[in-house]
Amino acid sequence: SSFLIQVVTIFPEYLAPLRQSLLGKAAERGLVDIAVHDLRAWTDDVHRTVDDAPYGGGPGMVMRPEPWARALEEVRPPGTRLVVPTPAGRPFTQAMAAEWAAEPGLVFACGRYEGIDQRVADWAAEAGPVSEVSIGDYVLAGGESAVLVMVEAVTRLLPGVVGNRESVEFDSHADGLLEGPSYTRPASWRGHDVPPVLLSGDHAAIARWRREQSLRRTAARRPDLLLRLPEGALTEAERQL
Ligand SMILES: COC(=O)COc1cccc(COC(=O)c2cn[nH]c2)c1
Repeated sequence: SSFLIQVVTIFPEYLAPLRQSLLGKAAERGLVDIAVHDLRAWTDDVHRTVDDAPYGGGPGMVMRPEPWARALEEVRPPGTRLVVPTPAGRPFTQAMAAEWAAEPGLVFACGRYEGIDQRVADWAAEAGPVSEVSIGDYVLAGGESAVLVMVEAVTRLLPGVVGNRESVEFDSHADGLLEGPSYTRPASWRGHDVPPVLLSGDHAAIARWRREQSLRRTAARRPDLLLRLPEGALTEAERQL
């Protein structure tokens, strides 16, 4: 059965890329279904108003709760996870992507302005899991770009979507470390040579070298990931690197 992705947004055309490339093929093969809904379809005033001034004052506007509740009541199958991209969310991780890929589908709510009335997430939690997640420490104008990112991260983990299953298993972050450098032909290129071990055919040495490259890169670029590794993840020798 296909993984059902639904997105509610005031900019439905922004989600058009979801039908291209990887996602397009997966959609054609019935592995994933994508439906994009315009939040304004659930407004009831002539101006199709989706926002209003914030209680307590302050700059900008807040998205009104009622249109969101009507939209979600109609499109969200009971128990389906509601994902709300927000700068104030828990960090989105590969682990989350893997967990979500094992569920029947997802509904994404794209916030704009200063955000969605908080009671929508609180109310939605009564009908299933709600995940307020951040894709990074920066502020976007709305959730749509974050949805493109998360949909790509999740759908590539769906069985059958990425031809070479191995490439998914060996993703960066799959073992909690960053992937090391990759090379292809030519062996010598503009004065830069491929590390000789990779041409040696010694697969044990190659695996050792790759692991060491991963560790060194992770220590240099993302020391925070090293702190998060489970107990036995690193040998004593690796800890010394
Ligand atoms: C309850 O949640 C909300 O109200 C969400 O509201 C908003 C408001 C403005 C922008 C966004 C989009 O998310 C990000 O900017 C974001 C996500 N990750 N890193 C940056 C969402």
